[in-house]
Formats: sequence, structure tokens, C-alpha cells
Amino acid sequence: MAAAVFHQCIGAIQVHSCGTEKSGNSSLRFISRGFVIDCGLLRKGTCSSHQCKLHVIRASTSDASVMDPISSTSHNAIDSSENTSIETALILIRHGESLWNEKNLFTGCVDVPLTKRGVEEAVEAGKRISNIPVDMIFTSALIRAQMTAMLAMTQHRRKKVPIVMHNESKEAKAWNQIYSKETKKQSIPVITAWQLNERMYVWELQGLNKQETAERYGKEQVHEWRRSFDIPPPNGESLEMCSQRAVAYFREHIEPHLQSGKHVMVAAHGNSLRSIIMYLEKLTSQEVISLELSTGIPLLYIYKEGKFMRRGSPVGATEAGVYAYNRTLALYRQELDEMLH
Ligand SMILES: O=C(O)[C@@H](CO)OP(=O)(O)O
Repeated sequence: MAAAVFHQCIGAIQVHSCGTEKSGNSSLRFISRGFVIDCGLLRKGTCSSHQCKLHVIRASTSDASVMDPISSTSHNAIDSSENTSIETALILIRHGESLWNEKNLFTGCVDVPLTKRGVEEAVEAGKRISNIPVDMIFTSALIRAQMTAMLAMTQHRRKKVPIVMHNESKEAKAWNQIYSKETKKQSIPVITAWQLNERMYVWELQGLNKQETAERYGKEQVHEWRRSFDIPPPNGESLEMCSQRAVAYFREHIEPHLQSGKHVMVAAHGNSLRSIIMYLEKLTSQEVISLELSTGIPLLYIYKEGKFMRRGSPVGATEAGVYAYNRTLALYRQELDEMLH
């Protein structure tokens, strides 16, 4: 049967495929590789190969990266037989120990790097997520979160290259373009956003020792500043104020990628992540007080049908003991094993 190449452009998905569908139809229905596509107007062309597979090139908002073949098969697929919807992985990691964590100083938005231990924590975090798909990485504008993301990715078995995207100016955006589709396929965009920065403790507390501050203002008062939802530290940000930027950014710039089938890692800070977890797990302002995040410990969520299910936080020493893998992740890991052996 003569194969024809159909180019359909539908919204965010451009499909180039060599269909064996009846030509001449004004509309076609593709059910393949996890996408149900009602094709609108068809433009026919000729296809050099009768065996070319369906290539889905996702023109998402921030990057027109070609989908990673091993993560585009059954890992976030709408399987028409089981009618399961897209499931994507969200990894949250608080940065590894910083030099001011080590000195027990209020840090907030002061841009301090990791300690040697913090570097080790970031590498250890990478081992724990080395079999979980990552298509995009978001970090804050602070070096301790960016270092953590990059160090963790050195352990990932897929060996893609995380590349910090620069769009702080027209030139920066133009000058960091990648002109090879193949190279782009082997890269992971890293987006930095100040909205994911740590809660701002401002000059009143930033740089002060936490223990000395508790002795000066009282343990309960300092705990209230550090962990309550709506009580700000003196002239600083409350967790509520921090969530108004961090959760807003997550919903506007990160969640749509999860919805579209991309697996995402977010490397940020104790409080900006507490505010995001409060949103993901629908915690009350009372419950969030007891939410604590250790440095460099990855948390895994599965996003499905608008909901986030926590799939584990590190309890076991080994990666296997850490996450309750679901089918999507198990298949990805299996294909990684096959690809690497
Ligand atoms: O100092 C800070 O910025 C934060 C995180 O390190 O400390 P706290 O635990 O008080 O929120």
C-alpha cells in the first residue's frame, strides 16, 4: 500500500508520520505511542521510507526538544487498551548542605555554595534518582540549588547533558541556541528561576546564628518564624509569602510540562519546597509547621490526572528501598538496563 507522509500540526503536538491510513481522508485518527491524535487538515507528501515510525516532536513552550525515545514509549503513554492516562515523575530535592547550614546561620537569599558534605549529598541524591526519567530541570537562582542539580545528574544512567538555559537578555537567549537536533535530543534544559529561591530572611536575621537568635528572642518565637505558615520573621517573608511566588511559578511554569508528559526535577530550598509540598499534598497551615526537609534528600511524586501522589522519601539506604516504583518507572528502568547492556 502506497505510504504517504502526513504532516499534521495540532496544537502543541506536531506529528510527522508515515501512515498507512487510507489516503484521501480529510481526517484521521492515530492511536499510537501513547498519543490519540485527531488529525485535522492533512497535507500529503511522499515518504522516502515505508517503514518510518511515528516521530512525535513536542513543540512545548520552552523547548522544542525531540522526545527521548526511551521515555516516549510506555512511560507516559495513554495506553488505549488499559485507558491509563499520562503519568509523569516529579522529583523534588532540597540542596545539599551549604556553608551557612554548616555554621547554623540564617541564610535565606544569601547566595552561599555547598560544603564538601553538601557535594557528597548531591551526588548521593543523584544515585537515588539515577533510574528515574528526567526531561527538564528547574532550580532557583542560587548556586547551592544549581550545584545540587548538576551534581545529582552526574549519576544519572541516561547520561543526558543538563544545560542551563540563558534568557536573561535577547543576546543571551540567541547565543545559547543549540543547532543540532541530535545534540538537543541528548540534552536536558535547566531553567533557573528566582521564584524558587529560599524564603527571604532579610537583613534582620540573615547571617545570624540560629541558636544565638533563639536565646535572644526565645525558642518558641524563633520556631514560629522558621516554621509557621503566615507569621513572617522580622521584615522577612512568611512561608505564605514565599508560596505566593514559588507555588505560583510551579503551577504556571512546571505543572504544564508534567501535564504534557515531561518528567521534571526541581532542585530548590527548604522553605520554597515546603510551600510547594504544602500545595502538592494539600497540607493545612497547621500540618505544614511540622514539615521538615533534610538537605540533599530527593522526594518522588507521580503526577496523574491533575493529582500528585508521593511515591517515597528516603527511608532505605538503597535506591530500590527508597521509591515505590510504579509501572511507568519500572518500564523506564527496564529499558535503561536494556539500553546500557
Ligand atoms: O536559613 C535558611 O534560609 C533556612 C534554610 O536553611 O533555614 P530554616 O531552617 O530556618 O528555614
